[in-house]
Amino acid sequence: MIAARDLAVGYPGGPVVLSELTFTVAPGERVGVLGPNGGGKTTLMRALLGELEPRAGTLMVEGRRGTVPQTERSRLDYPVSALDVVLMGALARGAWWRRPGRAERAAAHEALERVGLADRAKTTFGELSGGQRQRVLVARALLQDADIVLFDEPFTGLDTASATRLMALIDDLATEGRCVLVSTHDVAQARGWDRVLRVDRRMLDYGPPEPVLAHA
Ligand SMILES: Nc1ncnc2c1ncn2[C@@H]1O[C@H](COP(=O)(O)OP(=O)(O)OP(=O)(O)O)[C@@H](O)[C@H]1O
Repeated sequence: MIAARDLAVGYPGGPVVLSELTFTVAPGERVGVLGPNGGGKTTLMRALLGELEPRAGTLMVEGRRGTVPQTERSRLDYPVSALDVVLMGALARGAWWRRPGRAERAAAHEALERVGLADRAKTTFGELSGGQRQRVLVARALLQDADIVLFDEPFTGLDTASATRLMALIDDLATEGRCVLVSTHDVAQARGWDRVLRVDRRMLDYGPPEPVLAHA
């Protein structure tokens, strides 16, 4: 679903910030993107979303992409409900000017139920806890029917119960054949995925967790 070869990326007008990326991701794989602060994890996510053009090499991404960004950054101060945020997932599929129909609203409620937030549909997004906001954004990706789901440091600030719940959701997404990329700077966190992509301004390693983390 994803194939990068000798890929280098940077921001418009700036230098290359991440390079030497050569990796492939197959359907159903859970990939941990491991790197220090400033290592280029978010930059890689943005390249996969098509927001940044390759500076060198090639990147092929097949399928619909959905993103679960860092929740502080996506915090919304205007009164929009959890259901509204989930319904934004329908925009990716339909015409943006069309109001969501009954089927889409039903699907959005179903997605909220799947992430365990059926009773929070009307709650203002900004009033939810960090963990709940994460799950609303997972519901949004479900409504998008994303084939590739990108999580940017989703476990930051989550308590054990919320982290376990999110982990189970990520496993479900992979079991359904979606590929999931999860960025983290925590080595222990990376141990649980199928593959680990280690970056620090360039790709350092890619493969099953054991050998990659041994090198790290
Ligand atoms: N919008 C931007 N414009 C220009 N440079 C940027 C931009 N965003 C990030 N960078 C630069 O790209 C490099 C990698 O940053 P990136 O945010 O991808 O790292 P990260 O691994 O996600 O870090 P963190 O763990 O702190 O979130 C940094 O040197 C940063 O200054």
